[in-house]
Amino acid sequence: MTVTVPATSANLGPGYDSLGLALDLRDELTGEVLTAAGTLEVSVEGAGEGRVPLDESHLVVRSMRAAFEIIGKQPPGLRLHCRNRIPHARGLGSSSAAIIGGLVLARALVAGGELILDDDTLFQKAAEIEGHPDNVAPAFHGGFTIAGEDDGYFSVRTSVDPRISVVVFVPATGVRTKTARGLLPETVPHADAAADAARTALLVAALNDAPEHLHRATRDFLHQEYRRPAMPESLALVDELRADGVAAIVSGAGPTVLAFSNGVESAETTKLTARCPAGWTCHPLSIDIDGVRVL
Ligand SMILES: Nc1ncnc2c1ncn2[C@@H]1O[C@H](COP(=O)(O)OP(=O)(O)OP(=O)(O)O)[C@@H](O)[C@H]1O
Ligand SMILES: N[C@@H](CCO)C(=O)O
Repeated sequence: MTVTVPATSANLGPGYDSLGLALDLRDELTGEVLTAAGTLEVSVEGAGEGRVPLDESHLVVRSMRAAFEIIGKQPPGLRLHCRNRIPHARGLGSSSAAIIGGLVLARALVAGGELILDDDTLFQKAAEIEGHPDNVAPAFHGGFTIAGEDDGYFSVRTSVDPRISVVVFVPATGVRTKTARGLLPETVPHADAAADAARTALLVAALNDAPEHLHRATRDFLHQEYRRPAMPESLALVDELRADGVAAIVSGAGPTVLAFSNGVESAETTKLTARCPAGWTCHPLSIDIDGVRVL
């Protein structure tokens, strides 16, 4: 079985640990059940090649094992091949893609697997493995999602204006999400929380059907500034783009910078890509509306 799963951008500025957007850049995972008991063959091409482990600790394998455990059937042996296009530790949801991809792949490999591991159970397990739901929600559903934690995790997919696309500026080196989360304070001033709530609410409207509000709506008060020491060049690019009226943010936990645009082939997108800093890579991307797909 083969599944493909999209990159995602979380937070989108003020929507810390809640808002997420699926992007048209996909990892492809192919899994096969082997009859030889105890066999595990993992191969990786593209992002993470030569760096991620090729044993039971590989994130896709761990996620597949979690799914098999819920379903109650571990296969005798397993072969996994990953074709990775989502860069790792850049704020583009590589870990969520690995988790959602692994859970869905395992479910597809077991006849009737979706009867036991239904969509909600799968989403809960994915958010539990990741630790927060904002990337796994769009990786699973596609499009623009609002997620959070209550009695378990919840997620709602809402519409995204078809005029909207993005440009991502990806630095050569990454920052681990764990490191970026470690820079956040325990508490924030009430005034910042209130300002952030207003922008988050506006951002939902802006992404739904009012992109003219995106610049104001993407101003964050909860995390980007605290993370500046770990990614000064990214914050400098955000500042520079915003000063020129571009709705730019740090993607997820960074250090990728995401700028909203109006179509992958538009003049605005061409102008934005010309601003890619030396040594970084830049991708104009459409919004993915499919989420994870079993081929
Ligand atoms: N496809 C994959 N296969 C195996 N391991 C992966 C894969 N994707 C991510 N990982 C593991 O997760 C780590 C990156 O996760 P991390 O949460 O730090 O960043 P991210 O998911 O790319 O960014 P963000 O969560 O900010 O969007 C990698 O260094 C690797 O250990
Ligand atoms: N909301 C998360 C996204 C990265 O996984 C963060 O900013 O830490």
